Amino acid sequence: MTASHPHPTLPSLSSTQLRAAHHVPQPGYGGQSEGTFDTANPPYIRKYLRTYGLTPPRAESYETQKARCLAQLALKQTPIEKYLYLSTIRKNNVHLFYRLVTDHIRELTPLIYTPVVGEACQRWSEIYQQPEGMYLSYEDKGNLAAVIANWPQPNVEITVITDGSRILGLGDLGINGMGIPIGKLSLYTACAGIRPEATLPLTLDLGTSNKAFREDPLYMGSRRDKVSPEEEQEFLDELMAALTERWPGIVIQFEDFKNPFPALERYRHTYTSFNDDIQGTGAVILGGVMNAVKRSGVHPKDQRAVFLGAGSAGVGVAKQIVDYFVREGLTEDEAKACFYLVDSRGLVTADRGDRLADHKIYFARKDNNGQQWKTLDEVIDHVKPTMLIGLSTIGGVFTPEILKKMAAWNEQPIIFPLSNPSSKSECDLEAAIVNTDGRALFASGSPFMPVTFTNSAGDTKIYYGGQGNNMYVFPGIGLGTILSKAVEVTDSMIYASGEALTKCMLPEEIEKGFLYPDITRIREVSVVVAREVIRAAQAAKVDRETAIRDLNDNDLDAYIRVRMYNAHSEVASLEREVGALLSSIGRPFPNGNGYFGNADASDDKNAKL
Ligand SMILES: NC(=O)C1=CN([C@@H]2O[C@H](COP(=O)(O)OP(=O)(O)OC[C@H]3O[C@@H](n4cnc5c(N)ncnc54)[C@H](O)[C@@H]3O)[C@@H](O)[C@H]2O)C=CC1
Ligand SMILES: CC(=O)C(=O)O
Ligand SMILES: [Mg+2]
Repeated sequence: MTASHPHPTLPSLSSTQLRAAHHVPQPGYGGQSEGTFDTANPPYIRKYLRTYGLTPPRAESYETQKARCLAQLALKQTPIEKYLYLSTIRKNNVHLFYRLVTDHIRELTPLIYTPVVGEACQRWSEIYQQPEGMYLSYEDKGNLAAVIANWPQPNVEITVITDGSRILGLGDLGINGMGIPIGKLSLYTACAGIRPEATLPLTLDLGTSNKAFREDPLYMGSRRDKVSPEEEQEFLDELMAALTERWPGIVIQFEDFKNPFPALERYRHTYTSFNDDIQGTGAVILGGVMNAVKRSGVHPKDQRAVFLGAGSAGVGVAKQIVDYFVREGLTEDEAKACFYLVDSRGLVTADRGDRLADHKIYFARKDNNGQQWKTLDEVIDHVKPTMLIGLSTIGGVFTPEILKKMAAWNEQPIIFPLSNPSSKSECDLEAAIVNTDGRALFASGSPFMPVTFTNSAGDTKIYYGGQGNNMYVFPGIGLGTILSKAVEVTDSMIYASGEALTKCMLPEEIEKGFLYPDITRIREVSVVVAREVIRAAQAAKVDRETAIRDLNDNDLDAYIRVRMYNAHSEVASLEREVGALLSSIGRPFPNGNGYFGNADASDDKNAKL
């Protein structure tokens, strides 16, 4: 007899495995196949999952799978081909994808995240192959809960939402921005062990100001111009309520909105939400700047920071560093006075003559005696900064001349070109090193290859740039928020996430001049970030997970680690679970002919087929 379903009285499997067992097609993202078609599954698992015969016969080791994938990846000619290949693995064999990404984080992150995700977004409607994530349109307003009900995964813990209106430094890409939520959530899983099926990439189709896309027959979003801010707010009000109703406790991350300040203020105390570009970037650069300031030997009171770019990221970062300077003993006014923000019209001053956006007012200078500085060159000659931060979307704007001046004024100038993707970086690592005689303390938003350089004293060294990218903190912020069940993400939790990075540095990393921990240690870093975020949530009394309040740090770290998804243990845990289940009904393994027939208990688990 061949049962068509697992016996109804079987002990229950996890929802993931039950879905796999029932072979439900999942039009969702990541974890869609949930290991169902993993070529590492031994025959008895395949029979249990009813996928026996649907994949090539041999049950492979991970090493074999990896060798094939890396060989195929190497054959792909362009970054986009590599991006698409990896997306297909994520879709068809999610655990294998995360095994590869965690093992090769340095090599694969640039392909699934910045810089390649930038090109993927620019060409999303052209290269589209498969559903991964959810799209909600303005036309769905009034019915968002019903559309959200279509998402097949029952236990979503975190979502990343974009409206596509400012994707990296590439402008308004409309629904093509979907690559960003998918990429960010892949890092949530790879770097912080949020289960793939607990993530929801969400892109809002609220129109686009991108005329070329609106006229492109292949563009897959609505053809309307971007809705008004008021219309967007009404839409978001409904969305936030609908998401939280379906998944109470869900953490909501806003990403790459053109003007995200109103939504952050509106929702931050009502929903468990944060803005990655303002807060995540603020925190990650806080960590790098703390390390850089320490290394420069220049006390915060003597720092002068010029920021090119006074948008979400620029203002978010500057505010975090003000907090740091205040903790170092400066008054808030003294700390604020260290910052010179420059936007497309020049130095932001209170009397510049244009109406300043609300978020710029805090940093508008009042000590300019009516004088205005229009260009970056003018501003830096006026300020003679110790620190030059780029969040402007203007590639190459930190010219060799500017870098040389920074080197002339400072023993160790802090140079952080943070715009993404690489083409928008205000300078690259090589320019920063060559033009400062190797003295720059450098971090960039997208990664650069190390540079070998011989300085004027004749010393040859390999220089490593730090990656000042919010990917170092948002995974840990999300994980800490989920595990503490925080009702809101407080400023103190954000600050703690950035400060945590300074606690993660190893002596050998400091010795090599790193400003951030080695990226290959990102999962360990995320444990520390999550722990500090949880501690801050507890101190702020916004946590609801009372059971972990009394744990010491070691026990809390262990608590975090054990809850992190680890792709490497998924196949083994599925084997254990199915094996135990079959043993419990006296059928250790299904027989060779079918699924749960008259199994011979002596069948070898790799039974002849
Ligand atoms: N490294 C990281 O982790 C992150 C990097 N970013 C990058 O930062 C950049 C900016 O992002 P947002 O602040 O969210 O964008 P935004 O649109 O809010 O701000 C851009 C700012 O740059 C200024 N700007 C534009 N053209 C300029 C010019 N020619 N000269 C001087 N200033 C100019 C604008 O006036 C505005 O103040 C993007 O490239 C983004 O990829 C953003 C978040 C995180
Ligand atoms: C890294 C990031 O969030 C951005 O460039 O927008
Ligand atoms: Mg962003």
